[in-house]
Amino acid sequence: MLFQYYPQCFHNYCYELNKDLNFSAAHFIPSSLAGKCVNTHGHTYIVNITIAGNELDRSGFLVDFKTIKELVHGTYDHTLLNDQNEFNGEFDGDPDLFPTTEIVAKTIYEKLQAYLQSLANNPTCLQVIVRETPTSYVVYRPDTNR
Ligand SMILES: Nc1nc2c(c(=O)[nH]1)N=C([C@H](O)[C@H](O)COP(=O)(O)OP(=O)(O)OP(=O)(O)O)CN2
Ligand SMILES: [Zn+2]
Repeated sequence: MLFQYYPQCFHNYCYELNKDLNFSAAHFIPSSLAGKCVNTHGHTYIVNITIAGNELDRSGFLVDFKTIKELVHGTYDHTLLNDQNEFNGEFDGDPDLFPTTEIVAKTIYEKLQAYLQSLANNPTCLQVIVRETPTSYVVYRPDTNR
């Protein structure tokens, strides 16, 4: 896959899994400060997900790569992100609901982490990287200081 740059997460888990995936989606930023991004336009989002843990499941998986893809690509591919509940911010409303690269990365993290917490082998998501354009990407890591 293009654009393989992976900032490392330092941790003490035995296993670290990385999944690359992409999805095509449209969005607009509903803010008077967003310049041309206020207009609907599209991207091929390129995503890298890092998951870690100490125990494997009965398949010998930390988590099934296919499930990770289904949760992200299956939700967002060929959609208008602003139509999703998690991004349906009002114009100049709550910026935490705008489909910026930052909020897309955080939302993917939250979606994956909710799924991982349902698994008996207890994997955890350490990092989500979302690349929106060839020159722009965001790394999201959960705040472990809280
Ligand atoms: N911090 C953020 N800044 C911007 C975001 C964002 O999500 N977070 N989004 C946009 C636009 O949606 C746009 O799609 C991407 O902008 P940009 O990287 O500026 O795109 P260009 O191709 O024009 O950038 P070049 O530097 O010319 O390659 C804007 N800002
Ligand atoms: Zn954009």
